[in-house]
Parts: sequence; C-alpha cells; structure tokens
Amino acid sequence: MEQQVADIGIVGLGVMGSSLALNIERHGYGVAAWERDPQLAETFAAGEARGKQIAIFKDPAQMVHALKRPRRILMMVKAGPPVDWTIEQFIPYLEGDDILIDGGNSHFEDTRRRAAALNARGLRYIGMGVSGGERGALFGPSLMPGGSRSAYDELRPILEDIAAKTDDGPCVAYIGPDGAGHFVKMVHNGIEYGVMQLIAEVYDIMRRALGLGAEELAQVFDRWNAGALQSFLLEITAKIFRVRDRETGQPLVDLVLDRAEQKGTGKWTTQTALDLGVPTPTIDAGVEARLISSLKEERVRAARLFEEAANEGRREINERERIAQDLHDALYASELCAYAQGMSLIRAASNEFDWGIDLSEVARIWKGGCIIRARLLDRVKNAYLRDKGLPNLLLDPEIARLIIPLQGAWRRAVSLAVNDGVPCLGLAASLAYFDSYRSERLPQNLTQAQRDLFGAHTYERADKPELGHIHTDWERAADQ
Ligand SMILES: NC(=O)C1=CN([C@@H]2O[C@H](COP(=O)(O)OP(=O)(O)OC[C@H]3O[C@@H](n4cnc5c(N)ncnc54)[C@H](OP(=O)(O)O)[C@@H]3O)[C@@H](O)[C@H]2O)C=CC1
Ligand SMILES: O=C(CO)[C@H](O)[C@H](O)COP(=O)(O)O
Repeated sequence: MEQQVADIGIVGLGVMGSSLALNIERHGYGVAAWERDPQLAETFAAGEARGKQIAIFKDPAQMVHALKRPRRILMMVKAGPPVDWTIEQFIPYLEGDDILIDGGNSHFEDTRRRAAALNARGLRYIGMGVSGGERGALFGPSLMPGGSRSAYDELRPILEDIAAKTDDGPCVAYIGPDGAGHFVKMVHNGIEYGVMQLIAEVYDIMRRALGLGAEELAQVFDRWNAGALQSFLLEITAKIFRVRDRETGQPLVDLVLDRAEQKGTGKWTTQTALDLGVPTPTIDAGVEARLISSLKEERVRAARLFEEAANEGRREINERERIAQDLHDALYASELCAYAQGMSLIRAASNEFDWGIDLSEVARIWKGGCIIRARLLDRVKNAYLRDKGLPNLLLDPEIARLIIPLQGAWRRAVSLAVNDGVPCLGLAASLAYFDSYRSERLPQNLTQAQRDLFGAHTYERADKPELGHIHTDWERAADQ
C-alpha cells in the first residue's frame, strides 16, 4: 500500500482485530495493520487478508506513515497493561488531532486516565466497547464509542458502515465523554453474565427436576426463542444442545466441565455497582455462580456429604409442560430485572461523571450485533424514550404491565427449584430484587435500630422527619 492512503490502522490481529480489519476493508476502506507477533501477522497476511486492501507493517512507525491524516488507529489488544504498552509504541509518531481508539474490554477508569493523558498531549482518544464476538466483529458488531466527540464525528461513517443494522439503524451511537463507552460495554457484559446465569438455571431445573434430555431442551429453547424471549443467547443455547460428541455420541455439552471461567468484566460491573451504591443482584449472581462453579473439588466433596435432592426425575407430561411455562415466565421477568439493574447502573454513572448518556440509545444499539441482543430491548428502548429520566425500568408502566401477570409463575418456578434443591441464585435474586423494589416498607427500620443500639449510629423517625438523625439508648429503654 502506498504512503498515507490507508483510512485506518489496526493494532492487534488476534480474534477481534483481524475480524474488524476484514469488516472495515469489505466496506471499501484501506486498512494498515501492525501485530507484535510476526508469525500471527504473516499467517493473516498470507491467509484471510490476501488480495485485500489490508497492508501489514513490520513496525508502528511504518504503519503510522501509511495512514491518512489525521490518523485513526484502532487498538484491539488485551485489556490492561498491553493497552498502555501499545499506546507507548505509537506516541512518538503521532501528532495533534490524531485519533487513538481502544476497542478492547478496558476498564472505564483506565480509559478515563488514558483519555486525560492523551488529550493533554493534543491527541484525541476514543474508548469503544465492541460486542458480538468473532462473527460480530466480522459481519456487524454493536459499537459503544465514548471519548472525543469530534473524533467520533470523523469516525462515524466507518463505524456506521461496519456496525450491525436493525430496523432502528446502525448499532452504534456516541455514548458520552471519556470512559462512557467502556462503562456501557462493561455493563453490557454484566447483563450478559446475569442472563447467561438465568438461562443456565432454567436449563438445570428442566434437566434435574423435569428430567428433560438434550433434544427436548433444544426444542424448548427453540420454541421460546420464537416468542417474546427471543435473544441471541437463547438461540445459541438451543444450538448447543443439538451438538453431539463424535466419539461417544453423547450431547457435547454434557461432557463440558462445569467450571465457568471469567475475564473480569462481570466482576468489574459488580464492584462498580457497589461503589456507586446501585443494587445489581441478578448480575452479582452471575458472577457468584461462576465463582461457586470453580470450586469443583470442594463441590464434589460436599455432594458426597450432603445427599442430592430427593425430587430428581421425570414428571408427568402435563406437569412438565406447566412447569416449563412457569420457567419461561420466570426467565422473562428475571431478564427484565437484569436489564433494569444494568440500565440503573449506567444512569447512576452518567449522573456521577456527568456523561449525559441517553439510555434509549444504549438499548437501541444493543438490539443488534451484540451478545445480549434480544427482542425485549425494543421495550427497554421505548421505556426510556417515554421517560429519559426513568430511575428504574421497573417503574415504566408498560414494563410493569408485562411483569404483573408473570409473578405467579415466577414464584412457582423459584419455589420448585428451592424445594427440589436445584440452585437458582439468579432467579431467586431477581425475584427478591423485584419484591424488595416494589415494597413500600422494608425491614431496614430494624437494621437502623440495631445500628443505633450497638454503635449510636442514629436513625430517622418515619413519623417525625423534622427531628433529623436522633439517638435512643435502646438498652436502657428496654430495661425500663
Ligand atoms: N473475543 C471476543 O469475543 C471479544 C473480545 N473483546 C476484547 O477485545 C480485545 C482483543 O480480544 P481478542 O481479539 O479476543 O484477543 P486475542 O487474544 O485474540 O488477541 C489479543 C491481542 O492482544 C495482543 N496482546 C496480548 N498480550 C499483549 C501484551 N502483553 N502486550 C501487547 N499486546 C498484547 C496480542 O498480541 P500477540 O498476538 O502478540 O499475543 C493480540 O494481538 C480484548 O480486550 C478483549 O477483551 C471484546 C469483545 C469480544
Ligand atoms: O466482551 C465479550 C462479549 O461481549 C466477551 O466475549 C467477554 O469478555 C466474555 O467474558 P468472560 O470471558 O468473562 O465470560
């Protein structure tokens, strides 16, 4: 490729970087790339990139030289120190107005720090969440860019071209300044954890309490995916149950070790929610369930110590169908809680950092391309269109109308799991979140009284708010 002709540079030709390079090139843009591993660079150059407008360079200086000005460089490298290292490789060759984009799963606080440091040097920085995995990156991801507004405006044509498309337009929108894009991506992943956990629990209940086999499970998930619960995660779940191990003929999923790994974005969501004081129990359950799953050896010992629940086995067909319908409704209501918690967390961060995030736009760009794309996002989007300042999705009258008739089934599903000894961290946490949120009066009056008794932490009176914080000598009063 000749000098200064490439529209964008891509750094990191791993799974996501190589797919995005191909996607961008397919839309008519010239791509310059650099990958620190020469072997990986060579494999890509000789393979998928062959004959395409993708020029791979041996060092950062050469790649920068091939870019039109102002330069645009998309980093698709492992989050954490590798991003700082990559930035250092390019800084000496960049000038004012050039744009650096971090498309990895970086922590939003890192992005805030990097944006401030680069802005101070006159460079523009974009922290962009990318979701959709390898196929999404190749054929249309959901993109969540935050940072420099002028940089976004210049990148917009490329981003809109490569993003997934829905009836609501391309799945990309400017999220807000500094770390806003990576914050929204982090919460996307938190919701992903929550919804994956809910699906796993429903699967477990159908397997253990109803005795359904892989093909029956595939049919149930397929049927659900044709209705209100339609989502990418349900679609792939049905597919997974149809895959058989060639050697044994067994469903492959049954042979997968039940120990879930995690790269950290779910944990960050939970940690950040705690920092911002936003309850996210469905998401937390997704993180906790992965942690418990990782204690495999201990679980094996405990399973021998405590007998399995007695109710395991196949139930009558009519009962199976009724319970499956209850599980469908419980899953729907619980998923709404996961989205409600995620949206409330984004709202809190937007207020805290003054990001001005439009929640209806967030829901819109999640409708396609990303891992949590789902039919219900239309309803989420409409709720925030009706009321941009909605404190919680559950307060939207249309969402409330959806949840009200699901409550009976939701409670029956959780009760069944509890009675049968099938763990349901996510479903139970979601129901408890809902019940707590809809309770005008909670038992935290007692918590306050206890705090005041043992630590003189004071309390407020519900009947006399004008008194402010007061203290009672509870021990003395009890003895009188
Ligand atoms: N895979 C997915 O589904 C998704 C991934 N992401 C995020 O995108 C980013 C890239 O992910 P993905 O393409 O899957 O990862 P890969 O492991 O396929 O590629 C990682 C890239 O980062 C580079 N890298 C790794 N360690 C270092 C280091 N110490 N210093 C400099 N560069 C380093 C690698 O270089 P080298 O080849 O030399 O090791 C490689 O280019 C990550 O932040 C990931 O979280 C976002 C959405 C979805
Ligand atoms: O960002 C993603 C999807 O949007 C990644 O697939 C995600 O990082 C997977 O997370 P984990 O490995 O923790 O399950």
